[in-house]
Amino acid sequence: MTRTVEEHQQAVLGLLRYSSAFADRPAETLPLAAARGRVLAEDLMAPVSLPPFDNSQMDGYAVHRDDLGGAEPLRLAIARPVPAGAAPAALEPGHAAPIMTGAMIPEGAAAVVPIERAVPSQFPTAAQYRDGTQLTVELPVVEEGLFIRSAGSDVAAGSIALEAGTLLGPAQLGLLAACGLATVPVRPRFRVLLLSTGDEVQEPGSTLAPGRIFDANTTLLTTALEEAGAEVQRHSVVADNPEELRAALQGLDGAVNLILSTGGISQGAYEVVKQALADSSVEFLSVAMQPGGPQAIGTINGVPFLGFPGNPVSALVSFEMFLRPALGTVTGIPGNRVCLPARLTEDVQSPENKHQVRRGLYTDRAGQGEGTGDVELLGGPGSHLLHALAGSNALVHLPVGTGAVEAGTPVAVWLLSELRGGVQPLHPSNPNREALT
Ligand SMILES: Nc1nc2c(c(=O)[nH]1)N[C@H]1C(S)=C(S)[C@@H](COP(=O)(O)OP(=O)(O)OC[C@H]3O[C@@H](n4cnc5c(N)ncnc54)[C@H](O)[C@@H]3O)O[C@H]1N2
Ligand code: MOO
Repeated sequence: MTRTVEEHQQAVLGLLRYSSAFADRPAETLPLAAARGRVLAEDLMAPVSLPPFDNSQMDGYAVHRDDLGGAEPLRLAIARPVPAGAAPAALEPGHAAPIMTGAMIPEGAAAVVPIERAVPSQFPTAAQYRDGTQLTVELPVVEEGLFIRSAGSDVAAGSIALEAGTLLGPAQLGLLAACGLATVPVRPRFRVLLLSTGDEVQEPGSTLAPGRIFDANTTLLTTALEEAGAEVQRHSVVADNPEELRAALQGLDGAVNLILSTGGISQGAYEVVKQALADSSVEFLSVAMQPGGPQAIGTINGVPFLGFPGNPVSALVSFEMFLRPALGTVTGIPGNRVCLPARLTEDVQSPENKHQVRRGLYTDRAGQGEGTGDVELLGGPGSHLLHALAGSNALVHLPVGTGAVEAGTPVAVWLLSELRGGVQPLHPSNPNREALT
């Protein structure tokens, strides 16, 4: 049986959506700092307003409402200063209170004049206050409300601070902390049991025996899954022994939301996954994609199961094409890569009947006045070329029907990382350019 990429994407999404006990698992409550990258389980109301009280946006003088309508300049008696954190006394008309950024606006005050606009433009010293003489200050007349951050102007108490389903990053967690919350209810992590298979596959850190290779897939997929927000239970490498694999899959119902294996699913004489699951509902099929053609999909005792091919590049491409987007839909953690057009730097030949996914280095030319970036292919199409994958920052899509493509042709690329090293050039039309330079 052969499927298109799109058909298998739908099948994987359907598998995670409908066969998984994930949606039924209860929310967890975590301390805020432990909740980065998690998804909010319920709407959260702001228990306090932000700001909680009217406060000053500037270091300056708080001026009484009755003094704002007069003629310039105002000559006002200096009242006791109001530091941030204090509960100030009411301000009398004819007085100006030195007030610091973030300090509570005294009752009666209706505007803040920044210290730079006052004469003198420095606050009185402690010694001047001790002197006992009445100090005065000259201020311009300003409009009511100037430099006052009113209570609730960011968020009002009782309104929704964050909606269920929000991905929690630094800004969202900072907001909850500002609201006085110490913990947050989050959706559970999607749990994956990961098994690499093959007699030849050996744990890294040991001495390599003849004919054997180190296990790349467990580390590659553990980190890919964790990056996508899943929780991974790593199994030790399973030998090409169907009994051993069946034993590893016993009694898992409910404990994991997905079983994911690599290797043992194609046409060889020792295909352990295929043999162990021969009498199950798991299907072994071919997707019109390269790499990642051989795929397995089904359930084992009601638990969703995916079998990826053993070649490491095939395993990662399978993850990116099928599992990452489906996980994103099911968990609410965005799973789609940024997709951009990019010009190929060389001629390429792709099998017309397959969606080829090459690996490459994308260079953004936008900062140099060009609209489209370039992509240089790294390594060939071979699915063992892990070193070339490790040097790549993009997957390059050559869909079914592509065939020969000339250098300079735009193709779709998925960025594997949105973070770039070095200094981000400012786009010439960036309105912040002036402010930043
Ligand atoms: N006669 C055919 N042979 C093959 C076909 C085919 O259609 N007909 N398909 C090829 C393709 S395409 C792929 S992809 C592989 C998939 O094979 P399996 O999923 O059965 O995987 P294995 O044979 O177990 O391993 C393939 C390859 O990957 C290496 N490997 C396996 N596990 C790991 C690991 N954990 N870390 C690093 N490398 C691993 C393994 O040693 C093999 O070299 O089948 C082709 N053959
Ligand atoms: O489909 Mo395999 O993944 O080409 O090497």
